[in-house]
Amino acid sequence: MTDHPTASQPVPLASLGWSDFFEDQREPHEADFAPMRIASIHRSRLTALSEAGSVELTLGVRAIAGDFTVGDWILVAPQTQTLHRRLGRRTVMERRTEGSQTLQAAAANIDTLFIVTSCNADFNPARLERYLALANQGGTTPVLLLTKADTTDDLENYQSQASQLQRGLEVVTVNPRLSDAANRLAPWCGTGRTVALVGSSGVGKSTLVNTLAGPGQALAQQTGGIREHDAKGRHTTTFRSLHRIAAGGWVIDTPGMRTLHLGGAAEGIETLFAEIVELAPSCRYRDCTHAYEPGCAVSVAVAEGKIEPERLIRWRKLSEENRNNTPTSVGPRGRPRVHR
Ligand SMILES: Nc1nc2c(ncn2[C@@H]2O[C@H](COP(=O)(O)OP(=O)(O)OP(=O)(O)O)[C@@H](O)[C@H]2O)c(=O)[nH]1
Ligand SMILES: [Zn+2]
Repeated sequence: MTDHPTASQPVPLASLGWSDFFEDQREPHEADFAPMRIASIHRSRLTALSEAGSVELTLGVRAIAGDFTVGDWILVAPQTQTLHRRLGRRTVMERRTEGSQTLQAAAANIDTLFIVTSCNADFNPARLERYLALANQGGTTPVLLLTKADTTDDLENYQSQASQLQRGLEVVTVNPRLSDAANRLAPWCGTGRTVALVGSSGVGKSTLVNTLAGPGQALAQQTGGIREHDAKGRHTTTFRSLHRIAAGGWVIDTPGMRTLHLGGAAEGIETLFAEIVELAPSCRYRDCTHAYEPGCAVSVAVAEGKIEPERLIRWRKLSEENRNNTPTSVGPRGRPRVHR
């Protein structure tokens, strides 16, 4: 198996991403259980990384595969090597499955979401905003990566459009084919840090994963991947797993995140459109939709050229979609929905 080239070597928990956030969740009687991090899941079989190296586990009969995802921390009984329980997530990337209101965890405990787009027709503000809302909602810091800068004469325009997508958003121009990409992304890839990549097909994600892994670490992208057909009938890699990267961190490739349906992401959308949300209290009506109402502070900002009209339209569309796909304000057990 070439899936996890370095995973069989012992690694300190901290370098796997373990922190006080997880340590604090351990009950006294769980002191003997070994913390492990899920590296891959295939149906009921999972691979986990522990201090002792890589371990193959089977989900018990009572465990539901959907409760676990790549990046999760679990406690494992030392003698029997059986899964005891999953620890609460620090961050989670959740997407809605098509035609349903249920949210599905695609990856957990990610520090940074690299949103990858190319400097060509792939650059689509509305889609990038969806990814941003998703990152914000899950507690993950988004960083926008611009690829294929070598194929455009208009790099500055892409860079400026990208940095306007969200206040304070870091935008990094990288060529995934050059080893320099790893240096540029090093601030987010150090020991114990976890990143994930999202973006359309062909923007350079696989190339970037291989570059981050470093020389001699050709990853499972081609070898271990399961090839499936996507909606457009193309072959895509759907293998999702945690890979060690040269800078000491971990990268999760999340192929399933290409088509993205939002739900339950109101706060993430508020962070994304902060400049609109902040003006709302100055509107005359408390429930102003910023569409036609008199005394609307947002409309004034648009008229003054401070907010692009398209941006306001995208805010409205995304907010509406999210509302339609958010079942109620109450979670499954009658508790308010909180993100763990
Ligand atoms: N010129 C140029 N080519 C690039 C750049 N980034 C990626 N490519 C090329 O674009 C092609 C697609 O890259 P991939 O890494 O396969 O893209 P992907 O996002 O993983 O695509 P899927 O596996 O379909 O999701 C490859 O031939 C890369 O070498 C770049 O910055 N400049
Ligand atoms: Zn208004």
